[in-house]
Amino acid sequence: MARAGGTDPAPTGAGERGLPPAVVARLTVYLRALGGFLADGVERVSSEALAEVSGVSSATLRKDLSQLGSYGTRGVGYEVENLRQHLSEALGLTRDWRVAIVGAGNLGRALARYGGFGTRGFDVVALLDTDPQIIGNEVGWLRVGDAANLEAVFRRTRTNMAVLALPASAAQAACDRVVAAGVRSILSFAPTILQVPEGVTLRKVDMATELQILAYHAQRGESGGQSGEPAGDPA
Ligand SMILES: NC(=O)c1ccc[n+]([C@@H]2O[C@H](COP(=O)([O-])OP(=O)(O)OC[C@H]3O[C@@H](n4cnc5c(N)ncnc54)[C@H](O)[C@@H]3O)[C@@H](O)[C@H]2O)c1
Repeated sequence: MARAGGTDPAPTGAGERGLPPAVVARLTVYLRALGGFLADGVERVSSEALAEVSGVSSATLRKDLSQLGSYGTRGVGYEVENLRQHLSEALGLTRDWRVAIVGAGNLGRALARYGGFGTRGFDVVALLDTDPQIIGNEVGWLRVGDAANLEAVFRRTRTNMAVLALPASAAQAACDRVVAAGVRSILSFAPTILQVPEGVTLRKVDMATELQILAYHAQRGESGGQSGEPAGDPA
């Protein structure tokens, strides 16, 4: 049984062992920055310019990108579209991700209404709940389905990623059903530790913990670094 109680990402990306979590987090930042360059019609970018908009040092950027293979040319920089494609592949974003949200309360509904996932390659295909008052309601362009039919809905929608936005007390049972339905990538907002079998990646989002970390750095009067470039962790 793998256990996921914290916010530590599982290794992802190229290579047998995957990239270190901090590198994966920074790759997502580079990817967003490259999207900005492309939108501005920029075809080539220097490591300094890309590092600057990403909020990291150019040495860190070059080290990160070298882990994916060397794509920069000295004096010429990186081809924006090429690098963006390569990062997308390394991050698994060229796959078709079909996301179901389990729990259509305040959080689940807000997530389902958010339009930004689709543009990043994540289609929200289902929203499920157990409450008869909520089942059948329209949220954005989705209609809330009955969580009792989770397996059938996942099959029909070809769900391959699930978000748990339900109470802690219901989370493990729902997680088990999601796993039994064949989903291998789960993001949980439930404030509890969940068990998943080997081969399933579970990430937990815990805003309260993040706020506590911020408070810790604030009371020490220091910068805790940006997400993706943790202070004192150049990995
Ligand atoms: N991690 C974070 O940063 C963060 C932030 C906000 C909320 N949360 C957590 O996210 C969860 C959802 O928060 P909320 O404010 O939307 O709560 P909510 O009470 O508004 O919604 C929870 C929904 O889950 C449904 N539900 C219960 N059991 C279910 C099951 N087995 N299958 C499907 N649906 C089920 C309920 O009917 C309800 O509609 C809570 O556990 C909350 O503590 C986490």
